[in-house]
Amino acid sequence: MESALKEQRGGESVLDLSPRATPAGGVEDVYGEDCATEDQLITPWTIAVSSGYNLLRDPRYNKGLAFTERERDAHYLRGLLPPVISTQELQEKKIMQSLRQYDVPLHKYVAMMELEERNERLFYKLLIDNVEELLPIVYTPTVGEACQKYGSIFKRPQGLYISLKEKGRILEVLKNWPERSIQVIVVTDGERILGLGDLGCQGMGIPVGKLALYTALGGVRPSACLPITIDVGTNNEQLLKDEFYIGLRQKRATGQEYYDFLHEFMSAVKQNYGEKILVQFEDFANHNAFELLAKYGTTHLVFNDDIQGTASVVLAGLIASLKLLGGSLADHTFLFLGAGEAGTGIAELIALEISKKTKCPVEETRKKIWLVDSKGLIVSGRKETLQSFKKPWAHEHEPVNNLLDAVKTIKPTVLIGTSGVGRTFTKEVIEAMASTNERPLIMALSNPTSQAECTAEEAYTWSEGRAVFASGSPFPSFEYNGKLNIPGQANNCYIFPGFGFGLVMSGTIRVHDDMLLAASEALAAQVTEEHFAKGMIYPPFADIRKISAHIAASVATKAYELGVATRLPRPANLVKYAESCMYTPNYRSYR
Ligand SMILES: NC(=O)C1=CN([C@@H]2O[C@H](COP(=O)(O)OP(=O)(O)OC[C@H]3O[C@@H](n4cnc5c(N)ncnc54)[C@H](OP(=O)(O)O)[C@@H]3O)[C@@H](O)[C@H]2O)C=CC1
Ligand SMILES: CC(=O)C(=O)O
Ligand SMILES: [Mg+2]
Repeated sequence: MESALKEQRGGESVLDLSPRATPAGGVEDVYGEDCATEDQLITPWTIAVSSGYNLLRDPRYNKGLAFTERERDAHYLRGLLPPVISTQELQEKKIMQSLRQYDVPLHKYVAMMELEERNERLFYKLLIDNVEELLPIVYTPTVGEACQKYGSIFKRPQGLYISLKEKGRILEVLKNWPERSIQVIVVTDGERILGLGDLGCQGMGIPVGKLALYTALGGVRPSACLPITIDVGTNNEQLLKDEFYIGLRQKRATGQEYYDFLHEFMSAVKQNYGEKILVQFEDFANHNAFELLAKYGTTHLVFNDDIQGTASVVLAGLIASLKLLGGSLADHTFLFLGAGEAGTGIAELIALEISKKTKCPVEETRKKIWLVDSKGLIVSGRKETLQSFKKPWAHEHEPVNNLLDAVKTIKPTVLIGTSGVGRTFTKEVIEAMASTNERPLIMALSNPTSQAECTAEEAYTWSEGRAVFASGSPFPSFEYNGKLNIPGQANNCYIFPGFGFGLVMSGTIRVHDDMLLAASEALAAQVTEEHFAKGMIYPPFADIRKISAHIAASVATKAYELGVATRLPRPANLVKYAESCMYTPNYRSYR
């Protein structure tokens, strides 16, 4: 596969960009104008200069009141705008003021989506400059509520909907998307939306939100991002009965039908966008997620955010937390509540990191990591009936059927919640953690806030202020006995924007676990003494662009080392290169 992309010339890899026939037919110049034969279909693309009324309605180029006098003349805008000329900064101030007047987060979400549809650069400027305030709106927790109510709040379609109705025509559907130079696709089938379960087609809010972060946090151009929802039906009875439901009104396709459809999708994506398109799987149910990742990991540039991105962000927090907890990772014992994508993904990356550091085989390093699922502690006696991704964690132990008993028996130093079930870290559980650890590390990773295993306030109070705490959705700081504790947000959004940007900027064609480890180290390295003093194990989101540049550079460095980066020659300073490639939302001047 790689040899189709690269030729070895004098020991150097050289990109061969000449168009060629692809295995699935068609030509590599995906829209076909240049090299299609007469019997091949092409898309009749046109490029037009936007002006006047249309310019004001084109979110990519609209600047609203910030159009200058000269631009108003040159682009036929006279009279279409009131006379005042604004700056982008003043527009930003005005919109932030009006957003702050809404009490209901969902109203802020809708206002932000409307802004994105009206003025893309202003939307991203707001998000970048006010990231700590707006992240909980465009992302978890509010995006969860938005997905639940997507049918009612839905006005204009965002992203591409590919339903079973389009079976056999997915390539054609991809070509309907108005952008041609796509670099990142985030795709969901809506079956496990955060901890809210099957939301079917309404899961679209997740790829849309994740890609907004790809741009705001990671610097990928908005036009290079494509949100996709695969609609194979839903098993959510409430949605099936809802007159406003926007998806296919049928039970989910499963088995061969599902996998054939996904295969058509993955083949069409590669045929349309080539080898270097990044496909991020998001919020698939675990019975499909592991299989899809394993199947396409060797043929496509794919990344499962829930398995791999989550693992990388949690490992970063663990590496950083050693400053507060003491010891090395190998000295700690880990207990998870939840043994699905997030839980086993994190567990495997911790085991890999310890194995690399101690030169101990991964089969050995896994033994310090324990997981509890809905049936209790995963132990060898259950091995026969376990799903394959749980089997490596079935250690020798008596059966234990609840979390509290597991905490008392295993005596973990780190407790991680990835169950999707809220309030499962009870007072007794946190007290048990605090009774055996001077500084228990508690991570309540389930999203949105309603599904968090405990709140920051509970973790700090029940541990008498000794817990180091991080959660998937944000919690406010909490003062205990006069000491202010700042909870961390252990969310994969620290990782995926920089991670994906690193892959894209280096032209990487495959994801490798070593890149996840590199991303973790890069994130952990951004936590300073000043942060540790406040109990933080993640750096502030306000610095996220700088953080993403470092993550991107570390990922790209690893990709070059592994020989899977195709952008040559390798830039000498990858951090500077990352920063220089990032999208910035400031208005441009029009000729
Ligand atoms: N902070 C972050 O960045 C991220 C957070 N998450 C969150 O993690 C949660 C889980 O996601 P994911 O791993 O993909 O989901 P999965 O469905 O793959 O896994 C859920 C796991 O939790 C177990 N479980 C469910 N209910 C209970 C219970 N009452 N007691 C004990 N275990 C239980 C399930 O057990 P069984 O196998 O027996 O059914 C399963 O092992 C979600 O809320 C998601 O939002 C996910 C990714 C990133
Ligand atoms: C954060 C995320 O990816 C999830 O909760 O699924
Ligand atoms: Mg997710």
